[in-house]
Amino acid sequence: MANEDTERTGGRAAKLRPLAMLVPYLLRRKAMLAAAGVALLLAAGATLAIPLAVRRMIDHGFSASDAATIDSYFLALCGVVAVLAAASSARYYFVTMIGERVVADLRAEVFSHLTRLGIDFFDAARSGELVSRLSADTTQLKAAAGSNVSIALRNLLLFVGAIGLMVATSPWLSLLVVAALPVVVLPLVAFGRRVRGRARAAQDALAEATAFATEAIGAVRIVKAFTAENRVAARFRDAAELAYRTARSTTAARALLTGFGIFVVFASMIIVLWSGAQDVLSGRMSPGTLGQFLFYAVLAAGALGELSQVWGEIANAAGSAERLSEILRETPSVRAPAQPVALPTRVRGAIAFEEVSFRYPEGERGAALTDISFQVAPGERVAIIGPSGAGKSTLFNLLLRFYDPSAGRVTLEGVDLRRLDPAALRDQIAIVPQDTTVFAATLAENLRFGRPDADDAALARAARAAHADEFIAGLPQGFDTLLGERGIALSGGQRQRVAIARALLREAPILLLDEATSALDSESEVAVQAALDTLMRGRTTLVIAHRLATILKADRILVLDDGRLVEEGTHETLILKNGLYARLARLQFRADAA
Ligand SMILES: Nc1ncnc2c1ncn2[C@@H]1O[C@H](COP(=O)(O)OP(=O)(O)OP(=O)(O)O)[C@@H](O)[C@H]1O
Repeated sequence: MANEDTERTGGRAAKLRPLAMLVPYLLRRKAMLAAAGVALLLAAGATLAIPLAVRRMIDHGFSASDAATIDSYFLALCGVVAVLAAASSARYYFVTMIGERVVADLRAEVFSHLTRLGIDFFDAARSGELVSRLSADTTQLKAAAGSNVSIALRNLLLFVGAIGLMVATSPWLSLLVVAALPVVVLPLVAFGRRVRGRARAAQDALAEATAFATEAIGAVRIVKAFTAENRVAARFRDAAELAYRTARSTTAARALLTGFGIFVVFASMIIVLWSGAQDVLSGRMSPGTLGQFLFYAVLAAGALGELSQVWGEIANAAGSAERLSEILRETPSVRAPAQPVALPTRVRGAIAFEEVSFRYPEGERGAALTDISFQVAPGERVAIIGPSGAGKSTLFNLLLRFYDPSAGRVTLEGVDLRRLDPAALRDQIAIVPQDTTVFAATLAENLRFGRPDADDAALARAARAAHADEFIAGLPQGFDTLLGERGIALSGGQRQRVAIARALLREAPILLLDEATSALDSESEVAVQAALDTLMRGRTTLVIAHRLATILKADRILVLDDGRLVEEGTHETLILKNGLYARLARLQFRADAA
């Protein structure tokens, strides 16, 4: 509704307003812009000069007695055409390059902005949609910033110039043309609106389907395991079908309109030509003037036609610009303060939660944490246990400052995390997640993820300490073996040891460990446990524990239930207490203890 309103109140300019986001990018390329502008003006000027030369040729050239006059006219025409060709080629080059340049800058900037946004942004966004914005919307803009804007400008110049010169050539014939204009233009405009509305709906459906397809491809194992291929394919097919049906009806309408347009344009041309012919016959106009007028009329009509074609594209690009601006307008929810408190290069690792309550921004349920207070001394090893959804991972999220607490504060060395630069804070932390992400890169690159400057010796040390050296030696190219989607898939135990080596390499004083729940074979299990022991040594460690062995080695156990800290102590004291821990221990760790 709002959309229609802006259209009705002459909102064309308003609709294009999102394209203003391109201005700063364009202004960075002033030299290219100037070159494109000069080429554009030269090409338009040369095009408009051609009919003048044609008229002179008809009126004087053919009747001139000496061949030299004819030659000079033809020579001048050749000169004009040469300028036109050179200017058009320069225009094409500069305008296209501006488009490419702007889009390369924009893509890089949008992605780098995305990486700086808070976790809460990604909680709410769909990754498929973000990827589509990054590729499809920027491509759409490339066409707009480059060729389409140039086509529009060129045709606008040509249209205005040709109309002006038509009036100068023959006001009376121009009046006839102007009278015919509404008959041609009005149906086009009315129709264009309807087509755009429908095309937009189809595009949205397709974008939705693409996001869905991206998810389905990413989760292809789940799709197959649940034999959902047909359902997934059918959903995508429906969206594609909708896009097709929309395209069919708009194409049919467009085809009809093309016929209508051609008829009206040529009919009015014929009327103008007939009227002009009368004038020539009665001697009121020279044949050359009529020729010149017709030439301008054809130029003006052609320019109008092209303008109406690129209009849709430019409007689409405005939509893309709007979507990209939305991303660029997002501000990171977690930011460094203006004057962050400086941390020592290596903190001791004293952590405290002080009456912390937290609720996820996107959380449907109530608080994820309620009034949590505890302290961790430097070098202490603390196990966190509790039922699923108790808030264990949330503790890590707050400690990494992915979110800020809704109430209370989290401190490192007594300093509120909000007073630290988040990057400086995270530099002090190594994390071993439950399920490691292995990127499509070499093993060495994967290990260096947290410390790109680590040398080969450090890499080998970390691999050895993580008990990964043996399986690495068995890989076809050792550390240079390609992993991930395009390379070798690692087993669960191998992935865990890669995660541990990656964390070791980071040499951070604080370790956050989310113990894997999946069972490993006993050989891998022994290797992983030994690697973890090495990793935890000398570090302040918080571990979300699932194994009795890990819990027994902890200095202290925190028991969470429904976002509250319900028990705290060692294994023995908590068993004696016979509360939630004792119950969980009986249920969860029976197999371990056996
Ligand atoms: N990104 C999020 N957005 C909204 N709610 C969330 C988010 N992450 C977790 N929650 C909710 O917060 C609560 C605590 O979740 P958390 O992941 O901390 O539990 P957990 O103890 O680590 O569970 P598990 O052992 O199953 O991993 C849950 O109710 C969960 O649904």
